[in-house]
Amino acid sequence: MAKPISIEVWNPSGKYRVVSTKSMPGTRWINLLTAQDCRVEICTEKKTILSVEDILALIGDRCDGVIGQLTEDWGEVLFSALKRAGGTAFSNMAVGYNNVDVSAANKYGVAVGNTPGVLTETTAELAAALSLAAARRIVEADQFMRAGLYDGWLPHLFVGNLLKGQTVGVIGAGRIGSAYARMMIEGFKMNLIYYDLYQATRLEKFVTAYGQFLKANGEQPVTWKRAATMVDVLREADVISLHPILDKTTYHLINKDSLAIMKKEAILVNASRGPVIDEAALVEHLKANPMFRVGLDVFEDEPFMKPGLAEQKNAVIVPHIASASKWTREGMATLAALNVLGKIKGYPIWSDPNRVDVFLDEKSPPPSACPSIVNAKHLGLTTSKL
Ligand SMILES: NC(=O)c1ccc[n+]([C@@H]2O[C@H](COP(=O)([O-])OP(=O)(O)OC[C@H]3O[C@@H](n4cnc5c(N)ncnc54)[C@H](O)[C@@H]3O)[C@@H](O)[C@H]2O)c1
Ligand SMILES: O=C(O)[C@H](O)CO
Repeated sequence: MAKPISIEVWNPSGKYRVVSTKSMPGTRWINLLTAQDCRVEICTEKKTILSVEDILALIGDRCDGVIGQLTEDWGEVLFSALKRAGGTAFSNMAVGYNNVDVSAANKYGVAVGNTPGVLTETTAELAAALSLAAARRIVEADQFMRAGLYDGWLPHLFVGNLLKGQTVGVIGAGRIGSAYARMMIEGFKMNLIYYDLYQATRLEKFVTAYGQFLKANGEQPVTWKRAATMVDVLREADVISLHPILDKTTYHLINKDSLAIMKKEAILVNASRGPVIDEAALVEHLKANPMFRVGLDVFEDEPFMKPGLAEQKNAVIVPHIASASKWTREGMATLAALNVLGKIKGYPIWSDPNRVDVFLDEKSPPPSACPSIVNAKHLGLTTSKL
């Protein structure tokens, strides 16, 4: 018999059983669920990544909805179990949902929620931080200081790259890619080249207006270019940041061949998903090109790194923390809970997942709607008129 899973229960007499596979920041998400007659069960197991078997045990015989995490494998097995338990709602506490087999969810009529918008600026800020850390060799220099190696200023000590006037390349100029681009352009007066399947019109307008502002003030205007192919970005940019979704088209988008096209002293940042880069090829490239630098928040086989990566001084590496600000993580928990609650209650789907601020205002009750359900159309769910 499977070992029982430890849980913490809120509002035991609640009519609807909602399970969260992890404890999540803040209490607003719990309060919103319990106020609407939900019994909330939070998994308190110590292990970081729950297996499918663990989650099956959590779902049990009766479960209305589950809030899950990007580390979990949500496919046929879990969605069929959720359906058998009477469940109709699942939400990732993440905007990315490459860990979810949406067609399996569709097959069992389960709504799949995600948490867009609330993490856009936070994630872009971390990508900007990685860009700066890599450009100015901050981690290497920090380690040098702590090792007691600093014995006086030297003209060649930790010389890095100046960003001003250089070109920032963004691959995937959606919410986060565009926010990152704005930070780098406005903050460091970089020129932009981007590649996306769609035109980033608002971003283009912003760069045009900012360029005009700089010109009017006697400064060199910034420029933008939408690349026809990703190769143009790889060839022209000094700093390249990856922000696409992970799917078949973006798996190993950066590989041995694409790395070879990039400038020898370029900086590559990834705060999207690990498999967008062929990490083994990246390790070889870092070894062969000591002036090439990377800033990585995500890894191909998380939580592991490919052999050799940890030894590379030209890599700045952090453990998937791009959305880790208190406000953002509490907001992600709120959006995930409201996705599940809304589906259970039969609320409509919020009309614009890019405008979710109204759900995050702690001073007023959230709208009676699901903030973001990615398979709403497939399930024929009604959209809110608000
Ligand atoms: N590291 C983290 O903690 C963290 C935090 C938030 C999001 N993310 C990742 O970032 C991703 C993007 O989030 P978002 O909110 O900006 O999503 P988004 O949907 O607004 O942006 C994704 C963009 O990628 C583009 N795209 C898709 N396929 C492409 C391709 N083949 N080539 C180029 N562009 C392509 C899309 O057109 C879109 O503009 C998420 O899916 C998630 O995986 C990571
Ligand atoms: O997709 C996401 O939301 C991140 O990876 C975690 O914030």
